[in-house]
Amino acid sequence: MKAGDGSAEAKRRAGHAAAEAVEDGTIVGLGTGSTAAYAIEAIGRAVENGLDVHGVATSAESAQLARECGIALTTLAAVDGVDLAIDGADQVADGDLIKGGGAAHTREKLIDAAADRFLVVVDDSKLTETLSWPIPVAVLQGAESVVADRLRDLGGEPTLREAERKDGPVVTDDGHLVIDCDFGEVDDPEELATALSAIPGVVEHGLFVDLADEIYVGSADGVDVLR
Ligand SMILES: O=C(CO)[C@H](O)[C@H](O)COP(=O)(O)O
Repeated sequence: MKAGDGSAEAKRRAGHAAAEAVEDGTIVGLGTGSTAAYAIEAIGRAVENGLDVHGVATSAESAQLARECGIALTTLAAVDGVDLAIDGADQVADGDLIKGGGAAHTREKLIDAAADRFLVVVDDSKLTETLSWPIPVAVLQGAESVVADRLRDLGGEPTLREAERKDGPVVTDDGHLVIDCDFGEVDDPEELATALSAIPGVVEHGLFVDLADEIYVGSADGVDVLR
């Protein structure tokens, strides 16, 4: 499940601009998705030119790309903290995000929230007035039907995410299932985030409320940084 239809050039601009914020000797959270991939590739080129960083990957996909780009990897458990994280988003409204189009939002939230500075990289198709994209909810295997009932109680329309090129549901890097839950327009993201987190069986949801420090928005004209 993927949001938006932004141009590759807009994504590239946002990713490359954010990568310039990476400083020597730092620990960098490496996001997941096509826009974050541009940032990872740019960091990799800087590493080739002598930049010394260690990456903490938010997914198997970003770990693989980081290795291909020559970025040394570490883990959250092995470091004192993360200096900077760069990650994509599926929708952005008033600084809040919906993430999880790549089913990586559990580790993404862990690492992005742990970072001293969290930079979001998106193309301008992701910006909206009010969050309304179906919210990805990672659930324990076996909990999907009871969690779906609780999501309906909250006014949502849950759909278990089906895999492509595999029979059955999507299974995340950490072995969880993903329910995409349509709540229509989310007027109070903080209230909904709290309610989702309180459901037994929910591992993590894709509402990222008040976590982003800067949002790099790529477009046909260049990059705007929203703070
Ligand atoms: O949250 C994510 C993965 O779980 C991605 O960051 C999000 O889906 C955006 O991806 P893309 O940059 O390819 O549009």
